[in-house]
Amino acid sequence: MHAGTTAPAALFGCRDIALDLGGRQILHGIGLQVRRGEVLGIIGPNGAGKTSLLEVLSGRIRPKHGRVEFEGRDVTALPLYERARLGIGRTFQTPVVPDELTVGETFKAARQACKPYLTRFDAEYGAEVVGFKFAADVPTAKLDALDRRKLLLACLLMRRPKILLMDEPAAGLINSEVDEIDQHIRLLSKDMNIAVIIVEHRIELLEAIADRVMVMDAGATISEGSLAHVLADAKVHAAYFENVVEGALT
Ligand SMILES: Nc1ncnc2c1ncn2[C@@H]1O[C@H](COP(=O)(O)OP(=O)(O)OP(=O)(O)O)[C@@H](O)[C@H]1O
Repeated sequence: MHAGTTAPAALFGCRDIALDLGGRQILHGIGLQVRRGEVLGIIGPNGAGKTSLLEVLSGRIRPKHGRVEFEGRDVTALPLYERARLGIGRTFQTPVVPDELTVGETFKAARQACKPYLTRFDAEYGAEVVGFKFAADVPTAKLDALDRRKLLLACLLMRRPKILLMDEPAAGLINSEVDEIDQHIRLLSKDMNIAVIIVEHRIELLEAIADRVMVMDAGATISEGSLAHVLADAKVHAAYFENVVEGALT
């Protein structure tokens, strides 16, 4: 960076997030920030609170304490659908598409979930970005796991999100399919300048796409930095009990 220039402002982030679920404290003072086009990976052992954090960031759950900020604005009190309208998109670990619909009906439902309704051109745009090529009359029940993920991503992209919160986008996919997801995330972040927060267990995927990685354990952040930095961190090894197997932290 040249002298006198400042780092680009964060697009999205949270401060001091605390969350209780079922009478138990699940998140303890979590803070993070992402800039446009940046990919932040979140890893941590099972039950660390990664999905719960995405629920708070997307607006599905209100935290007990703390703030979620988007473009400098406090959005903590906004529900999921209002955050989606602002440009905060969320994908889920399991790609649930309505099996009784066709591809065309799914796109139509997604278009009509927006106000004002999005157009066919918006749907075509979303499909084009992720290379989703099925005809409108194909039943979604016929799609495999990768194409379901692509369909849901296309439905999100038609809203032109500025940030995507992705929960294990490679879950249930084989290696060649993971490579395709990797390419899509690169395109979305580096070419389209969309910020991405991705919860992911597969180290090889994070190695390919993450600019920074944050490690959670027992509801707190225990390490942060480059992937190499966090993998060398003794606190991270202790959290996983040295349980690093074949490129996947479990
Ligand atoms: N609705 C709920 N009520 C009570 N406890 C919950 C609820 N949802 C999650 N938890 C608990 O919160 C903790 C964090 O769960 P969470 O799913 O966020 O972790 P995670 O890091 O995403 O785990 P995984 O890698 O297994 O998906 C766990 O101990 C879980 O049992």
